[in-house]
Amino acid sequence: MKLTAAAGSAPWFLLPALAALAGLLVYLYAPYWRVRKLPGPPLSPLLGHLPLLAKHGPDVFRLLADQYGPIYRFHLGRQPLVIVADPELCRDVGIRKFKSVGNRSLPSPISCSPLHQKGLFFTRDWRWSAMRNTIISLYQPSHLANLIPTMQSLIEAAFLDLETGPGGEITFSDVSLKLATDVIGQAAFGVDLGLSKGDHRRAAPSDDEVSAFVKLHVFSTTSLKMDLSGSFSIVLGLLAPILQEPFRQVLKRVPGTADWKMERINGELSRRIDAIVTRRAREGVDLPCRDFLSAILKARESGAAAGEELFSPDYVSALTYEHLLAGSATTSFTLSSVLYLVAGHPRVERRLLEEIDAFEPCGVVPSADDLHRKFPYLDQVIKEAMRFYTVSPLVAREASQPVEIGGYHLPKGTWIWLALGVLAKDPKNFPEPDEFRPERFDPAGEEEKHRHPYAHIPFGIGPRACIGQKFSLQEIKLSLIFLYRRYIFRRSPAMQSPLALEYGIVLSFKHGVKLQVLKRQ
Ligand code: HEM
Repeated sequence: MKLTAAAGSAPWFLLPALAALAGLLVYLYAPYWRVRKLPGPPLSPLLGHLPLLAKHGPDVFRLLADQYGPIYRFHLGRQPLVIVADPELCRDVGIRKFKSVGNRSLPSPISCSPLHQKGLFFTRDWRWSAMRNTIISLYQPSHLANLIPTMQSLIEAAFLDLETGPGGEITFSDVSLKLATDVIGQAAFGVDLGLSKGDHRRAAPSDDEVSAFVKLHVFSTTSLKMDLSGSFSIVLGLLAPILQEPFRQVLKRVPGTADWKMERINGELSRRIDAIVTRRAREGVDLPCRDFLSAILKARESGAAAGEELFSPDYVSALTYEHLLAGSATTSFTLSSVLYLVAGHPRVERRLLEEIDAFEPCGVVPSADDLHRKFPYLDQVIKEAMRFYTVSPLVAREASQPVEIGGYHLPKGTWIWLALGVLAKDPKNFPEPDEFRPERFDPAGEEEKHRHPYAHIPFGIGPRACIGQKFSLQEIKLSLIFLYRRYIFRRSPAMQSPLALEYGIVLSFKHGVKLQVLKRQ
């Protein structure tokens, strides 16, 4: 009798729980109803395909493209996300339909960091175009050519006497990160960080200050994970964006949590950058603008009200800091990949050395024109290394109005990510994609002639493409010419093969790139 009563009452007892579960599922999956017509892996409970992303990193998009084709949906928390893995569709998103897909999606790691949000990368609509139009002049060829002596002197300081450890080895990725940070420190802030070599060249600030600043920067950058290893509020934000901010507000007050740590570090970083910006604003701006910060401060002064509104102090700090963020890890990763790949391919190394040796004697620094015209094979090597290891494997955009891509109608608010890393390994455009073969970029070769013009886009595409492309290529070429005039490199036996990669906001080498350094006669 009792049993019957209990069994009879069970459904009533469970009803509210079932209703709550149904509500939760509807809340989580309703946004997907609008992109249901796209192919894609089956919807999966709660975390969606995030565990897959955590396990495979951006390779997961290659596996899924093989299965579902050039455009498919991916289940990232509550956010409808569409992956585009085809050059023609990338042209659609990046160029033809730019007006509808011109903004970036804001991944939840960034949405809790104003310092990262207010740079050019994540600003939107009119503010983005006004900012970009103002600062683009700094990336014109004439300005970049003026930076050659500065870049060259920092390169010399970093690479002239490469200090090696036991067995003549260095962790080159560390050395190149210091160099790239120094170059940006000088070009963006006009500050000599002096990380590459001793402190004799550094004017200000003190050793401890600089290394503390860079440690903060590295922590802040590497905490912006795209997988499940970020803070609790970040993971929650993927599931229920509405809850991310309230939870972050609570957790940032709880010592020991990742949110607490990030809040402190980002606050400290902002304070230090604000201090540099305030000092420079007080000093006044002289012409010609020697660095990025003076150019923005100048635009603020001359642009009267509009300039002041556009470049309020928080935006100036974010824009300046963004250079350090966008320009250091990417450039250093590319330099390290070239050295690593060339070290494993003696034929490529021979051809490269021949080209570099045929240029003027060792002491002659190449001009901007030399860099542009006299090193065609070096260009091919860099392109191929950037294809082989695509440092920015995903470009994140968002539909600001309904848009049709690849025959599918995507509603406003859909995230649309261009999978550059997938394009780079597509055998249709790059036969035998896992072979390192710089000649595939020879302009006279058949492969280059038949390739889709947007198959290789490591710097992105369209009006929103990387603003620092020429800046970083200039630094990379100067560095490689300097290095190969003096050294050759061999892979350290202590290094794993293939290299393990880590996926933060860009790719990095999990255990660094270790090389043996051999001096050339
Ligand atoms: C090898 C080096 C680099 C690579 C591979 C790289 C790659 C990229 C990519 C893929 C994007 C997104 C483009 C798109 O949405 O279509 C981007 C944007 C950007 N990059 Fe780079 N980048 C590099 C170096 C630099 C440097 C040195 C700087 C600064 C000095 C820089 C500053 C920026 C900025 C500010 C944006 C945002 C542009 C906008 O939204 O208007 N990057 N970069």
